[in-house]
Amino acid sequence: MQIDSDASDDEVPSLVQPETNTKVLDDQDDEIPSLVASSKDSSQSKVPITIVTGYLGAGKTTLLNYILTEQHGKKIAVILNEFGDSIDIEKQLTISDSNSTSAQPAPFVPLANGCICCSVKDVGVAAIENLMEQSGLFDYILLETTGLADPGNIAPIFWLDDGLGSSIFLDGIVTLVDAKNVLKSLDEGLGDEEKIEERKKEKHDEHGPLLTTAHLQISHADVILINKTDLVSEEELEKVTARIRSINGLAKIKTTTKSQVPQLEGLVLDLHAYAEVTDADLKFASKGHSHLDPTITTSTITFSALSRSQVDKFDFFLRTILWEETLPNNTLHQPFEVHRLKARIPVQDGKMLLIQGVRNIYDTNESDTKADADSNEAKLVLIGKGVDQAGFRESLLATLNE
Ligand SMILES: Nc1nc2c(ncn2[C@@H]2O[C@H](COP(=O)(O)OP(=O)(O)OP(=O)(O)O)[C@@H](O)[C@H]2O)c(=O)[nH]1
Ligand SMILES: [Zn+2]
Repeated sequence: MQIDSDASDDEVPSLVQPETNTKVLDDQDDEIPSLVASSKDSSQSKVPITIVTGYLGAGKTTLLNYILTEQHGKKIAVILNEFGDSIDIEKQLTISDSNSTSAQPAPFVPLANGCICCSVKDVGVAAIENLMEQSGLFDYILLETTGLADPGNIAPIFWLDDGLGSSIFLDGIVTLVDAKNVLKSLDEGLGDEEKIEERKKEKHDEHGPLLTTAHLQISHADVILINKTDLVSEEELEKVTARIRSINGLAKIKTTTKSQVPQLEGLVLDLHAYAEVTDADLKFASKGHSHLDPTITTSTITFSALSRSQVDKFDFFLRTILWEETLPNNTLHQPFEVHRLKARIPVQDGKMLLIQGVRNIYDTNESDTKADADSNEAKLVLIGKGVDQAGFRESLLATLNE
C-alpha cells in the first residue's frame, strides 16, 4: 500500500489502493468499526496529534502504512503534509483564520481498522481545521511532514493553547532516521567551506558548525526510530545510536526495520511528551552522554530547590535565554540556541515546577508532586547549540542569588 507519492510534488497522491482496502476488510469480517463518534464527549476532549518527521526516504510513509494496517483500537486520521517552512505555515494560518469556512474539504478515505486518511497536499493547517469540524470521526491525528521540515516550526502551532491548539494537543514528535545515511546528513554542516560561508550569511550564524535538517529533526524529537537497520552492520548501528544519543539525551531511541515499531503505544501514539516531565527522563538525560556531535548537545544543569522568592528569578532566567538568546549576568558567553527544554524544580514550600519548552515557547506548571527523597535536586535539561557552556550554570546561579 502506498499513501504518498515520493516522485511527484504537484500531484495529489492517491491515498489507498482499493485492493488493499478490501484486503484489510477481509481480515476482520466480524468486526467492522463504525465511524460514529465514540461514547466520550468528543466536543470537550482534545485530540492528540503526533508529528512524524524524518529526512527524505527515512521511512515515514512506511511507518504510517504500518500503523494504518495494525490493530490499535483507535480511529486515526493520517495527514500527509506538504508545508515545509515557517513562512508557509504562517501564511496558511492567516488564510484559514479569516476564511476557515471556505476551506476546501479534504478528501477522507475511511479504512477498515478505523483509520481515516486525508490528503493535505496544499491546504495545510486549513485541512486540519476542517478535520476538527468532523471531530468524533477520529480520536488521533498523525501528521507526516515533508522530509525537509523543521519540527521546531511546526510543534508550537499545535502546542499553544490558543488557535488550533484549542481542539488538538501536541502529543509528541517522532523522528525517523535512516541508519545508513544519517551520519552523512549530520556531517553536511561541517564540510564544504563555500557552502558554509553562504549559509552563515543567511542565518547570521558566525560560530561553529552549521545545523542541518537532520540535527533539527533529532533535537526536537521525543522518540527517535533508527530505521533501515538491515542496511548497516551492528558496529555502524552502535555508532549511529551513540551519535544520536549525544545530540538528544531526552528522547526514547528504538531501532526498526521497515518502520515496524515493537509497540505503537508510547513510541508513536500516546507519548504524552508535552504533558509530562518525569524524573526518570531527566535523570537519564543527566547521566552525561558523550559529546560526539560538534553541533548539538544535551546539557543538564542541577541546582538546589528554589525558595519561593527565587521562582520569579528563575522565570526571568528562562525568558532571557529563550527570548533574547543571551545569558543574564554573563556578557562573555558564546552564542547558543535552545531547541528543547525540560525541567523539574522543587520549591522549598513543597511544590514542584514542571517546565516544558520548544524553541522560544515554554510552559510552567506548578504541581503538588513531591520530590523523591533521593532527588530533591532541581534539574534543567537543555537540548540545542552551545547549551553545554559553563556560563549557563554560572548565569543561572548568579540570577537566582541576586
Ligand atoms: N532496506 C530497507 N528499506 C526500507 C526500510 N524502511 C523503508 N524502506 C524503503 O525506503 C524507501 C523510502 O521509504 P518511505 O517510507 O517512502 O520514506 P519517507 O520517509 O516517507 O520518504 P519521503 O516521503 O520521500 O520523505 C521505500 O522504498 C521503503 O520501502 C528498511 O527498514 N529497510
Ligand atoms: Zn513519505
